[in-house]
This record gives sequence, structure tokens and C-alpha cells, in this order.
Amino acid sequence: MTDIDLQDTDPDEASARALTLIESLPWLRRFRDQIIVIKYGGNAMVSDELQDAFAADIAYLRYVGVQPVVVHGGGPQISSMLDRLAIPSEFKGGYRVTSTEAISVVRMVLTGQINPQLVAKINAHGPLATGLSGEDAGLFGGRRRGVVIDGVEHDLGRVGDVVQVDPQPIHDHLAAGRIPVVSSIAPDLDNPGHSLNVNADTAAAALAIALGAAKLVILTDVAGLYADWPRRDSLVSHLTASELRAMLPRLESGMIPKMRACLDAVDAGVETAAIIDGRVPHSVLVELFTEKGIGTEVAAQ
Ligand SMILES: Nc1ncnc2c1ncn2[C@@H]1O[C@H](COP(=O)(O)OP(=O)(O)O)[C@@H](O)[C@H]1O
Ligand SMILES: CC(=O)N[C@@H](CCC(=O)OP(=O)(O)O)C(=O)O
Repeated sequence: MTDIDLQDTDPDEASARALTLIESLPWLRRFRDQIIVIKYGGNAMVSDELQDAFAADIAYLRYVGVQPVVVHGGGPQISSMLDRLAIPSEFKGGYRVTSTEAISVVRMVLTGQINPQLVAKINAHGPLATGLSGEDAGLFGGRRRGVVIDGVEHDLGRVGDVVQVDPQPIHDHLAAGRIPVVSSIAPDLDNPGHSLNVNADTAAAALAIALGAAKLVILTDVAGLYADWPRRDSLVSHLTASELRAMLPRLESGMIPKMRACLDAVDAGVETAAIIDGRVPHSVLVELFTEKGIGTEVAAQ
């Protein structure tokens, strides 16, 4: 046993720490046994410190009785691998135009590199996480999509939407006490044997809906949604689904799939969806277990 020097214990500091812990009580109660889908974007993975903090948050959720499900992206990591291999890559309307050559690199980076790396980081806290891709056990079914920019339809190549989800493989892992970590690749339903590159925000929303998740949390590289981007004083902390619907046509590039994902999730019955700053270590815990949260929260009302 360690001796505690009572003279070193500052009662004010101890109370402040206790307040932070007790503030989490209603949220621990609210989310206990609930499924929460957390989308981890490539921009929030840029340092070992951030990845370690994220992995600790996910393990924490599991140990307090939440059922976390992680969906990850890796846009910047895919871009740098495509650059190294001299494969051209461009974005249209927030989606990567993905050639036949590029899709195998996307799959290699997401399912082959980022996914096992994240699983290993979470498993540093116990034998908890298991990796899977949207191609495993019929989890996702995808269909190709294009994008409309200024009224003109653009082809995106091997890019798709998740149009079908079989939540059973995820439920099986959750029932076994595991944390599923999912990469955003889907089999092409119209072209058996081929895969599609799915935006990870879109994949996370489809999974949250199919699982009946209590909340969707999306980590990104800004403090949240700015009503008047890039004016720093226009950060929105809470908005309703109808306010977001009205704002959607005015949003730019990367924010479009993200806010669309939040809206789709809330419209389909996920109680709340939040965009949070993945550059802030432990932002997942702050969002879930404090009264004020962090970032932008979307709710039906
Ligand atoms: N209204 C807005 N509010 C916040 N960020 C915005 C907005 N419009 C555009 N952005 C841009 O969207 C980016 C986030 O999208 P993206 O880069 O696709 O993120 P991620 O890689 O996390 O999926 C921000 O870094 C910011 O530059
Ligand atoms: C179609 C499409 O754009 N797919 C994304 C998939 C990865 C992703 O979404 O990663 P982030 O979450 O880090 O942005 C891409 O190729 O970059």
C-alpha cells in the first residue's frame, strides 16, 4: 500500500477533480449498454499522441459499459500513398475520384494499414478490439455513385454509397464483448468481386442507423461546424435537423458528406450526431461525458 501524505492533498483541487468525475454520472447512465458509433478521420490520426489518446478513450468507453463501434477513414494517408506510387488523385464535391488502380491502394491503406494499427492501439488496453472491413461477412453492400456539381453530374469511378448493411456481424462481436473497428470499403453489389471506396462519414452514418445507435460522433480537424466558414466566431454548438437541412446547400467540400451523414443519422432515429475536434486529445470523452460537450451537436429538435 502507498502512504498518502495528507498535507500534500489540496482539498480544492481534490473537489475540482471529483466534480469532473461526478459530472459524468448522468451520461454514464444514459449511454450504459448503448451502441455509439465513432468515426475516426485521417486528419485526427496525424500523431502517435492523438492516436493513443483516441485508443484510450475507446477502451474507456468499453470499460464503463458503453458499446463503442469505430469506423475509420484515412484520406490524407491514402493521398500520400497514391503520391508515392505516382497514381493521380483528385477530389470532386468532397469525394475522391477513384480509378481501378487507385481502389487497390485505398483498400490496402484502409484495411491493410490503418485498421490493424488502430486495433493494436486499442488492444494495448486489453484484448478488446477486432478489425473488420465493410467487405467482411456481408457487413456492407455498396452501389456506385457520382456527384452533382453546379448542376452537372460527375463520374467518381470506383466510389459508392452503402445501400445495404447487415448489422449481425457487429452484434456478434459486441455480444462477445469486443470493439469492432471497421474500414470504409464496400463490395459492389452490381459488380461482384469488385470493391468500392466509400466516404467514411457516409459509412459511419449507415452503420449507426442499421445498429440503432444512441449517438454518432465524427472526429475531424476543426472545432465543429462554422455557420459562416471560415469566420471563427460562427462556430455552432447545437442545431436541429431542420436548421441543418436549410444550411446544407451552402456548405463546402469536406463538410458536405460529414453534415449529410449527421442529418441522415438523426432523420433515421439516431438521437444525436456530433462533429468534434479530433486534434484535441480525449475529445471523445469530453463530448460524451460532460454537460457542455465539445464541437457541434445535431438533434431532431
Ligand atoms: N462550414 C464549415 N465548418 C467547418 N469546416 C469547414 C466548413 N466548410 C469547409 N470546412 C472544411 O472542412 C474540413 C473538414 O473536412 P475534411 O477535410 O473532409 O475532414 P476529415 O478528413 O476529418 O473527414 C475542415 O478542415 C475545413 O477546412
Ligand atoms: C470516396 C472517398 O472520398 N473516400 C475516402 C475514404 C477515406 C475517408 O473518408 O477518410 P477521412 O475520413 O480521413 O476523410 C477517401 O478516399 O479519402
